[in-house]
Formats: sequence, C-alpha cells, structure tokens
Amino acid sequence: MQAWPRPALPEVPGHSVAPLVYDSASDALVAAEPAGDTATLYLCGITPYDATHLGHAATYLAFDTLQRVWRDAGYAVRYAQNVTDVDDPLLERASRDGVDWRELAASEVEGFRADMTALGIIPPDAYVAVTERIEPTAVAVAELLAQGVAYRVAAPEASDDSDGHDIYFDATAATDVSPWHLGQESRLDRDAMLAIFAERGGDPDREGKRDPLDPLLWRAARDGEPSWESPVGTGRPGWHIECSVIALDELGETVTVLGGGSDLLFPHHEFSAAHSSALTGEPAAQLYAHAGMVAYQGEKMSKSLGNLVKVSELRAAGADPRGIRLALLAHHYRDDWEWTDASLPEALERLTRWQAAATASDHRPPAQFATLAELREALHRDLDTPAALAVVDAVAAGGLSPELRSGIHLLLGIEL
Ligand SMILES: Nc1ncnc2c1ncn2[C@@H]1O[C@H](COS(=O)(=O)NC(=O)[C@@H](N)CS)[C@@H](O)[C@H]1O
Ligand SMILES: [Zn+2]
Repeated sequence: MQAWPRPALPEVPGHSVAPLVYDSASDALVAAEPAGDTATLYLCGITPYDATHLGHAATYLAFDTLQRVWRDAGYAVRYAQNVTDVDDPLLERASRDGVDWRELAASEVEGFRADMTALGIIPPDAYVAVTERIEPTAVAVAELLAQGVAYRVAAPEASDDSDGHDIYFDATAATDVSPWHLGQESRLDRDAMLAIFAERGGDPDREGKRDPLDPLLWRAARDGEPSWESPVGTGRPGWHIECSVIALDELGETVTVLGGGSDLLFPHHEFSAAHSSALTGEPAAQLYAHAGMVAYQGEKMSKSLGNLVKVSELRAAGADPRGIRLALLAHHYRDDWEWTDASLPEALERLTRWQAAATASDHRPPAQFATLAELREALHRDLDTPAALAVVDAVAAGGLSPELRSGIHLLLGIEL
C-alpha cells in the first residue's frame, strides 16, 4: 500500500546517541538501541473508519520523534505500519452509513496520509493493509495449530462455505513453548485483563474456549461479512495476528521497538507479542513503547465516542501544521492529557516567537552548540519534548542560529 511523502531531514552538526525509552514489559527506561546499525520499528496503524484525530496524531508523532533521534544518532531505520482495513468496527460503521467498507477504508486512509504529510510525520518504509496479507496470516494460523498452541471452536452461526469453526490461540500452551507468558508485555494480572478484554474486542464468555482470555486468531466466514479462502478455511484474520505477521514479514524477528497507544498494551500488543514469539521462539521486540491517551471533553478521544478534534478540521480552519505539531509536542508522549481550546493558540504563539527569533536579522547569534546539546539531551531522556521546547524557549529571545534551527528542524520537525 502507498504510504506518503517523506519530509526533508536536514544535516545537523554533531549527533545524538540511542535514546532511553520507557519499556512497558520491564517497567524501566531502556536504551532503544538496535543490535546492528538498523533500528526496526513496528507501529500499529489506524482502523480507517473515521478521520484522523489528534489522539492518533499524538501517538504517531511520539514515534516520529523516536525515529528522528535514531537518525540523528546515525542509525538507519526500517519502519513498518499496518492498516486494519477489515475489522468489526469498520464493517459496522460501513453498514451504519450504507457505504462499501472498502471505499470507507480507502477514503479514510487517504485523509490519514494527507494529515501525516501536513504534520511532517516520516512515513513507514512498509505500509501494509491487512487485506494484502490474508494468505500469510492464514499460513501463520495453520502453523500455530500445528504447534498445538491454537485450537478450533465450533461456530454454529458460521456460513456454509466455511468449515464451521473459529480458531483461538491457547495462551496457556504458548507459555510452555515460547519466551512469552501471559502478562509478560502488559504486566497486568488476570482480573485486570478480564476487565478490559471484552471492551477491547475480546470475547471472554465465548462457549468452547479453553481460557476466557484466549484471543481469536481466525474468524470463520459469516453471511454478509467479507471472507477469504485459506488453508484454515474460509474466513478472515483476528486482530492481533495481523500485526505479528506484518511485523515478522517486513522487519524480521525481535524488532527494536513495538509501539502504539497505551490502549493497545492489552490485549493487542500482549497477544501480538505472544503470536510472534510462538512462531519464532524469539521475543517479539526489544522494547514495547506506548503513548498516553489524548482526551477531549473529559473522555479519551475516540471514533466510537465521536468526541474528535480532527487534524483535517484544524488544517481546514487555517491552522499552521507546525502549530498543531508544537501543540502535541508540548505534552510528554507518555502522559494522558486533555486537548482544550487553548492548546492550539498557545502553540501558535510559541511558533510566532520562534519564527521571529529565527528571522531576526539584526543579530546573528553564535552557533549555540551548547543549546543544541541540551535539546539532544532532553530527547535522549525518554523523548522529553516538553523539556526540548523549553530549551528553545530559553534562548529564543537572543535569536536562533542556523545550526540550532537545523536541530529544531530535524529533531522536532519544525522548519523555521
Ligand atoms: N485518544 C487517543 N490518544 C492517543 N492515541 C490514540 C487515541 N485513540 C487511538 N490512539 C492510537 O492511535 C493508533 C490507531 O488507533 S486505531 O485507529 O484505533 N487503530 C488501532 O488501534 C488498530 N488498527 C491497531 S492494529 C493506535 O496506536 C491507538 O492506540
Ligand atoms: Zn496492531
């Protein structure tokens, strides 16, 4: 699938080192440092049934900052992102609005590309739709069945052209055959898992499952739902296995960072990691990184709630995308925070100050290498962009040298 245009990444004097990033699995800051000279990043992409909102943008921006630091540290980066272009919420929204689910997905992905381009977000090297990888996903499910870490559950309502069974992952059996165990990535206990499993696409009460927490790997065809012929019967993939397969296909075993918003910690990343580990015998990632949730009007911004502030709306209202970016960078990527009507004006005011400092012709400040080092140090410490913005604020009154401006451009994605 087509990604979007790559923003310019300027040369900057000096360099960063691999950043320390909070790892959900070890509950500690870990150096996001690849074994070789290429850092690999798998980021979960959108389920395209509504427009890109600031929550999505904040999460993709968090990992954009990570990539910018990696590049400034001299690493090559290979980045893969999926599009969940077939899934229950998408099918439900399409039928609610009486549109074809493929067209709905295509148009929302188009909007997402435009928003990511406007915000200067570096595109993935591999941008992969689930519907492009049905076959390899079904082959992975067949492998898990053969390994004895997956099992069939009768699905009476499945359509006649299916084999009448859904396929589930056996989390208990998987613990015995791979470096993964339940809770390894999310560090949640069973009660906490059961409490959120259902609200995030799980089906703890499904008849015939060995464990209520076992996740779906393959859904046998239902009348009226899209389905595909496959080695495991006619149907479609479960949610978590699609990200395991795309990450393995595009990035290989044990990616440097597996990332997404904190609402993916469990069940999605827990079980994506489980499936990858069961398939390879290796950990899915060196580090599992999660961005906090952006709220609006008191609730997490979410397509299902409809309390969205859309990037496209702010852009259509004439907001400078650099201002939107600064408004998001003003919050630490791991914090949960609330978008308010003051968020954008405050950021635009900061942009005006920085722009004035950058173009003030009456003085040409010295190269500000010390400030550039402070900027790098702030991002080294778990991508602390609020501290990074404060470093620039502190010197702006005296003007911003071309060297410092190149650092702001590469590391913060703000061209002045
Ligand atoms: N309010 C929010 N604040 C921050 N990040 C969010 C918010 N809502 C969603 N996200 C993040 O945005 C990304 C896309 O979310 S999504 O469109 O619901 N799609 C999915 O979660 C799946 N397609 C992942 S495979 C995910 O990383 C999700 O955690
Ligand atoms: Zn995912």
